[in-house]
Amino acid sequence: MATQPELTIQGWGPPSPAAAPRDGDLGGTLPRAARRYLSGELGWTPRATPPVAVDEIDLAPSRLAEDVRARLVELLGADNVRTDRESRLRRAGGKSYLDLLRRRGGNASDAPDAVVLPGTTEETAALLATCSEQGVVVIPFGGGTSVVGGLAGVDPDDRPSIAVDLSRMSSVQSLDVPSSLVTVGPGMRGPALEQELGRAGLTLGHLPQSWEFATLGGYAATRSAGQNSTGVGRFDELVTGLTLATPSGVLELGHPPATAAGPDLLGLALGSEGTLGIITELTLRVRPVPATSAYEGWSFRSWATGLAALQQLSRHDLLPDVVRLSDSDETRANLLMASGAGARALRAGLRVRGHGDGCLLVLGWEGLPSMVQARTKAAASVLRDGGAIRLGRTVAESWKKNRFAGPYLRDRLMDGGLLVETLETAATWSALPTVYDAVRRALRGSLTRDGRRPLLMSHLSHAYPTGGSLYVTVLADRDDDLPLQQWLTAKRAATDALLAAGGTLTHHHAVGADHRPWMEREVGPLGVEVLRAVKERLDPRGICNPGVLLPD
Ligand SMILES: Cc1cc2nc3c(=O)[nH]c(=O)nc-3n(C[C@H](O)[C@H](O)[C@H](O)COP(=O)(O)OP(=O)(O)OC[C@H]3O[C@@H](n4cnc5c(N)ncnc54)[C@H](O)[C@@H]3O)c2cc1C
Repeated sequence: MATQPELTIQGWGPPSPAAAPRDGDLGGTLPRAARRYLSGELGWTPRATPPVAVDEIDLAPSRLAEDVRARLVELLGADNVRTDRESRLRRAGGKSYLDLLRRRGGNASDAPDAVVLPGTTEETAALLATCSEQGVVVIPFGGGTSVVGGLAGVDPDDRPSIAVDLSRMSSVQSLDVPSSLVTVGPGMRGPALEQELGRAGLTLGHLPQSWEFATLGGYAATRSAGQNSTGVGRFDELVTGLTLATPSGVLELGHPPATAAGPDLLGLALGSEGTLGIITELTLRVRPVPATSAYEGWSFRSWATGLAALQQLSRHDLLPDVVRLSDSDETRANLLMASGAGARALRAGLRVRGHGDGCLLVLGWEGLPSMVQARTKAAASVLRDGGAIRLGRTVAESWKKNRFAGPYLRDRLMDGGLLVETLETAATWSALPTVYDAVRRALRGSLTRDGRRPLLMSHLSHAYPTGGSLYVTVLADRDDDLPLQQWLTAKRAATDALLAAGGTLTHHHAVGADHRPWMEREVGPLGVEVLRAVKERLDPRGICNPGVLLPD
């Protein structure tokens, strides 16, 4: 079992003195160039809004009945049934802006009544059967990085709840090198798995921004996508089999390499967000560590020409492994907020070439040198035909180096009185421009007030032959009186707009509690009934994460 650091309670990163409540000294935490740019852009006055001290967070007493606790101790051992304050606070909700606002403001009303840590599939199955019998809600807890309220759903019957922490099931169980298959526990995280696979010259290659803390079971339960997923595939494409423990028994799903035995039941477990049971084991497709990689930056005069060029790449089967096209707002913000002579020279160079308001494209190729060379060359000619100029490696390598830094910066921005959140969708190539315009219009309409306006930075990542995903980062001056309502209103407007324009409810963040009001619009009333019928069979007393995925 790998030892993995816990996430800090009120933000991102491992607990450390640096992550302790700060005094809001923005001068020391946010680069001056960034502060100046954001103040001008947003009409924001930087101000210190530090989180309350962790020991001031309000936590209600545990509601778990003593006899139930004793049954759980009998099943799992005393060390693995915890009701102490720290254990419960660490498993309260996930890491969305709304989660962080609550925790920073001293609210832990979504904390579980207890935390339990099963060590095997058998223990998990027995735990689920006991909880079903006793009417205790069960919320599987992987890395706790959900950004859609996946861990913060409300039980309509207000029963006691336990977080089932999967960190004791975090080792590699077997590695089948000839078949490129690895079988792992659900609580394992990416870095630990990559380290073990690396010894055999293999990699999984799933790299979401939450990679340092999210777990493999969480990826499967939410159908995650990583930064390389255009090349290696979404996480659900990497799962070839899994074990799902449910209150009604254990399901073994998936048969690599392939089967035609009826509909694919594995697909029911992928994206089930803990509503059907707990994933206790996964078999994943791995690949050789790439012999070489090449990352490079390109610039387009406009978002539209960038999208058109990506569409061409996809048509000719030339999509690289990493694709990330930033719109002009994201490109400008990144260039202006980066300090240093290199960034200044790049900005000046782009202005001279008529790309002063252009869109940055980062591409990455990985694999055998001859293949990388051939693919890079063929893609370059398509990009040049589409009006792109090549910027070289530095800008792309810099993106790669900093690609896990965003969540740490978010904490600093929140300290300074900002609303910082992201949202994502996917659309076909033909619908993408409309979806992009609609989301921006809705967010601008909702977040502009009293001379203050939001900064909306978008990029397309995860390109497919048929379309791509759109990811929007939203910054705005926070409404200190009604911060939750400010974002909830904007999010509602943006979701209505993107669905009306043809976008999907989510591309990789999943449904959770936050998106469930729109779930019926995505799958239809009959679709919801089918999902409910499956849940009813596997979880007849509705104890498995009842506040997420399925609408009321
Ligand atoms: C800063 C940041 C960046 C992010 N970047 C990305 C990104 O690039 N790509 C991406 O896809 N997502 C991203 N996310 C979202 C999040 O990391 C993913 O949804 C991830 O898959 C969640 O994994 P986890 O282990 O943290 O799961 P948790 O947050 O613990 O749980 C998520 C949901 O899955 C359920 N669950 C967890 N484990 C199991 C299990 N073993 N069995 C059954 N159900 C389970 C939980 O009950 C919950 O409903 C990001 C989040 C943050 C905070």
